[in-house]
This record gives sequence, C-alpha cells and structure tokens, in this order.
Amino acid sequence: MPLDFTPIRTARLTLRPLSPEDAAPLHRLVNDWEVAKTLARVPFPYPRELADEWIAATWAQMAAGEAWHLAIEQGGALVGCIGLTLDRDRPREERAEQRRAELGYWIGRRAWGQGLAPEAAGALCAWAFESLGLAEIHASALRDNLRSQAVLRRIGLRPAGEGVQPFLSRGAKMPVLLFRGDRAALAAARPAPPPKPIVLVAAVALVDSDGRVLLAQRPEGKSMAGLWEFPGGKVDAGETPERALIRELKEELDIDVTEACLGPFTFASHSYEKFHLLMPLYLCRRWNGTVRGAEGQKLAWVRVQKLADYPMPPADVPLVAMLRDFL
Ligand SMILES: Nc1nc2c([nH]c(=O)n2[C@H]2C[C@H](O)[C@@H](COP(=O)(O)OP(=O)(O)OP(=O)(O)O)O2)c(=O)[nH]1
Repeated sequence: MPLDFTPIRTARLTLRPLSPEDAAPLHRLVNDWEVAKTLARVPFPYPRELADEWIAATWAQMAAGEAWHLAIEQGGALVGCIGLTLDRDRPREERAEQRRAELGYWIGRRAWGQGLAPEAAGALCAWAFESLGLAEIHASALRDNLRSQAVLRRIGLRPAGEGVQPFLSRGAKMPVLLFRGDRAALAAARPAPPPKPIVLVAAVALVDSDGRVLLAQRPEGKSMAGLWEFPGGKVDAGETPERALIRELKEELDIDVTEACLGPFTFASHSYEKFHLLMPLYLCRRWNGTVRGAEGQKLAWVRVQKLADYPMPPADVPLVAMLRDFL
C-alpha cells in the first residue's frame, strides 16, 4: 500500500488503494470492450503491463496529493476502480475551498446492474468533500452512455453542458455530456442513513444534604468504561422510567426510592454510533438506606462546580451544565 489511507466503507463495498495483486484482475475486467469503450483514458486492447504501471502511478498521484484512484472491492474481490483527480489548470496554492476534482469510475461487466457505481461514487465524493475540502466535483459521460449519466445524476451532479473529448479506447474524439455539483448538492442526494434504534435509559441525579451529586464510574468491560455517569439503566419493555430507576437504584446502590421522590428534571437526546439515546434525568433528594456501590463500581459525591472534572459520556455534557445552573 502506498500510504496509510483508511479504506472507505459503504454498505456493500470497500474503496481502498490499489495493490500489485490487483493488476491481474484489473486487467481482466477493464480489457473488455464493453467497459473500455466508455472510458476516455483507457486504450483497447489494454496491455497487461499497463495495469502494473497504472497501479504504481496511482500511488505516486496519491502521495503527491493530485489524484485518488481506488479499488472498488466487493466481498474481497476487485469489481472496478474509482478516482478523483484534482483539476490541474488551477494554481496549486489556490485555497482548498476553491478546489475542483474530476470523478471517474468503471465497474467490471459481471457486477453491473446492482447499483454499485452510485454507492462507490457517492461515498468517495462525500469523503473528498470532507477530507480534501473540495468546492466542486465534475464528471463527463459519453452522450450515448445513459447509464453513466443516470449514476452521475443519482449522486447529485447536474448537467453542465456538452463537450468533446478524445477517447483513447476509440482512437477518436467523442461527444460527451458534462456534469457538476457542489458539496450541498451531493449531500442532498445521499440516501439517509438507516434509522438507529432508540434506547430509553432512566437516570437520576441523587443530591445529598450538602448539595453534592452522585456519579458512578462505568466499569471495565462495558461500553464507555471509565467514564462517570448518573446512576440508572435501560428501561425494560413494559416498564416505566420511574419503575426502572427504582429497580436500578436497588440493584446498583442498594437504596430504596419511591416514585414520589423522583422529580423529572431534564433529558438527554443523543446519537451514539449504533443507537440514539433518550435519557430522562430525574432529581432525587430522599431515599432509604446508605448508598454503596453494590456492583463493585466506584462512586463519587461531587459538588456541582466540580462535575466538569469528571469525564462523562457525551450525552451527559448538556445535563451537567443544566444541573450547575439549577442546583
Ligand atoms: N446510566 C447512565 N447511562 C448513560 C448515561 N449517559 C449515557 O450516555 N448513558 C448510556 C450508557 C449506556 O449505553 C446506556 C445505559 O445502559 P446501561 O448502563 O443500562 O447498560 P450497560 O452499560 O449494561 O450496557 P452497554 O452500554 O454495555 O450496552 O446509556 C448516564 O449518565 N447514566
């Protein structure tokens, strides 16, 4: 691999730098008239050595920050290539936010018809807007290549006139349609990510007679281990948040709380990677029993001004600010 480039993953595909082992399958896939005839910069027939040279060239271009040509891999097999090339006619020192790049791709014939091209192209463009700070992406497609035009439209590029381009594979200049789009247009066309499950967690700020708040440390082995949180836990099916808290406080802290002593205070609504947390936070100043870490977890009674010294899950950060204002 040329550089440490973190592969781009989509639902079905991995986009990663080409490797020398890709040369043989790449040659087999692109040395196909049905593929080559649509590509401006690919000769036909495609000499086998050219595959090795091309792969080495892609590394040099990536290292120089000129172009990013990647393998499209599905289920561990190469199915095509995709790339973005920065426009050369612009001065290198030009501000990043004015940079434009040209998108190009091909998919081997056996993988046609599955919508892989828009999946790969949408992901690469999103990566490029984010990581390269591009202003605009453009592309062209042969005037009679309706499939490729549909791909470009689907990822949010819009028609931007016509042109003529030399096609190596055909040894002739051919009429093409030009397309372009900026970050907002491409973002609007990207399919919404699948919805995340909503996880309902009830939590409580126990406040002692000195106005200190109880935090519990998440134990090793759990997600977000080591962070400090408000006592509580997931609400079971058919349970109310109050009943869940009463149960959790008995299990975790060995104290008895009644519903009447749980005052609704505020809530957290936060998207974690795998789920969306909805967490009502109650205030409680009265309980029976002596608080202890019944599950071996570390506990801390913390003055509100000191809460910020305790690293907490990201969902809790706004809650801490609200507690500080309130208490
Ligand atoms: N109890 C509590 N949970 C919190 C807080 N902030 C926050 O993001 N969470 C998250 C961490 C967990 O993903 C979830 C609480 O789940 P839990 O405590 O019942 O479950 P768990 O740790 O055994 O489960 P898991 O995270 O390992 O899946 O809510 C908080 O202040 N208190």
